[in-house]
Amino acid sequence: MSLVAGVDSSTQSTKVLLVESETGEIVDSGRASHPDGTECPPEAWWEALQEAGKGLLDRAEAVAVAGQQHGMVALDADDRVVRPALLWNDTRSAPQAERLTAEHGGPGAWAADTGLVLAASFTATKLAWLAENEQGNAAKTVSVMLPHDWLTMKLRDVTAAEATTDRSDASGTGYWSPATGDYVTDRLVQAFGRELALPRVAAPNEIVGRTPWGAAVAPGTGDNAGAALGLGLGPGDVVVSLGTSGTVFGVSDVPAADASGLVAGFADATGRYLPLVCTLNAARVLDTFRTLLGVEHAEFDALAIAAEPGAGGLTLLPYLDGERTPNRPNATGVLSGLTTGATRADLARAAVEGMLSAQADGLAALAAQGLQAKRVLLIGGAAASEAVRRIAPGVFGVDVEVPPTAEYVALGAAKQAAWALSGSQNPPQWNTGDTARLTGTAAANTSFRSAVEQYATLRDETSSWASHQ
Ligand SMILES: Nc1ncnc2c1ncn2[C@@H]1O[C@H](COP(=O)(O)OP(=O)(O)O)[C@@H](O)[C@H]1O
Ligand SMILES: O=C(CO)[C@@H](O)[C@H](O)COP(=O)(O)O
Repeated sequence: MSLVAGVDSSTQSTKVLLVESETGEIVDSGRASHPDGTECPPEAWWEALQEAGKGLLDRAEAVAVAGQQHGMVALDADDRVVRPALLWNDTRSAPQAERLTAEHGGPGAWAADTGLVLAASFTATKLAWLAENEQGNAAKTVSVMLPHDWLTMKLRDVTAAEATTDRSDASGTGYWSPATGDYVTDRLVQAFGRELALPRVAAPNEIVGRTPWGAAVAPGTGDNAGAALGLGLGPGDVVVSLGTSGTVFGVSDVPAADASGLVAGFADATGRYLPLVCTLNAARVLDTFRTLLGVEHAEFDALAIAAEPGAGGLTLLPYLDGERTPNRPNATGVLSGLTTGATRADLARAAVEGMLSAQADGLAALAAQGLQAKRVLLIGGAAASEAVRRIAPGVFGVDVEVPPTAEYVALGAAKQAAWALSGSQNPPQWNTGDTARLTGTAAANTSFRSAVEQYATLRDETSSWASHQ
């Protein structure tokens, strides 16, 4: 029996799974937290990986790292980190996103060249921010890579000159084209002012090197592509993942280039494509309201379930940390319809309905790009919430399936490691178990309509607010 390890270095924590490579059976697991904030010294991820992987990594014949996308890891000539990495949810580069879009061809041209319309999340805008705001650090920078690239380089104990990335994470930079499979150097130079050394884009099932203890290292991938691989998505499958980010995505045979910017045209981890909608606000919306109400997860869920659909007229626009889809980097949350009759249960319900309504917008945006969900798979930390499970089918207007609780990003990374080890043309087919089907009945849809309509009205009314530009 050979064992492989999959790592998910996500926003809030590192998770490691040790998996049997033939069957996908999870043998052991570990976890360690990351510091809070929208910038992070990469060394903190490395420490978390070592802590979470203790007693696991050294038992694996192959390992792969999936990571939070887009983060800017800038390195100097000695491969030292120049500054803490700016993460995907750091919105300080919003002015640079706007400027680069306006000065270099507009949204349609960026979408055609890179699959993306620039927003503050993407690496190119962070490089532009660095060049404009930290000239000393920018002058020292000779190479740039993404969180999973840097961790993969550390696992192999090699230099930046030998570093690798994969198609999926390269597709989140704003200077790589999913359509051609090449870096778009002009876009990098427009963002940073000069060229930088970039990691080589490895094939999906390549062995890119070895750890010092001899395990094969696969290229790794972006966390959402990792989840898609872990779940083994088929046609018509759309995932709603509720972690720090809310992501809505499916696998496609053709690249997306959405000039509206709602759908990011990413690549996946198998050689195909991963059209994806990402919100900055998901699980932490519930965390915030749970803390305000002074309750733990189970009590919060009970409150939200006890309230009627529509939360007694309370509506939450959940853009607490600014928003990326729609592109409102400076927005804040808006609670509307507050009266003296409002209850704690209404407040909990409004938080769940608002957070899920933002994901329903993502389902509509994907459908507009031709990816109509035949079934929705709910994963991520907040998919454990009973309230989310009960309310999601009504808000989404479709049946929702919940796969057995598991770390699907780390499982996808493990599957990639097993694939690289096997030398096969296709990834292994692992059975992830039966999904639980949550039904959105017609009756539920009728009673949920007011919540969905209230949300759409609030979203549209606030779009002209100066504070939401
Ligand atoms: N039972 C639950 N109900 C609601 N949210 C939960 C529950 N369990 C965990 N979470 C939330 O899930 C989030 C972590 O999810 P995860 O997918 O690991 O995030 P990330 O990938 O962004 O690090 C945290 O915000 C946590 O509070
Ligand atoms: O920016 C995106 C996708 O474009 C995010 O999905 C990040 O990849 C972070 O993921 P989580 O840590 O929230 O899972």
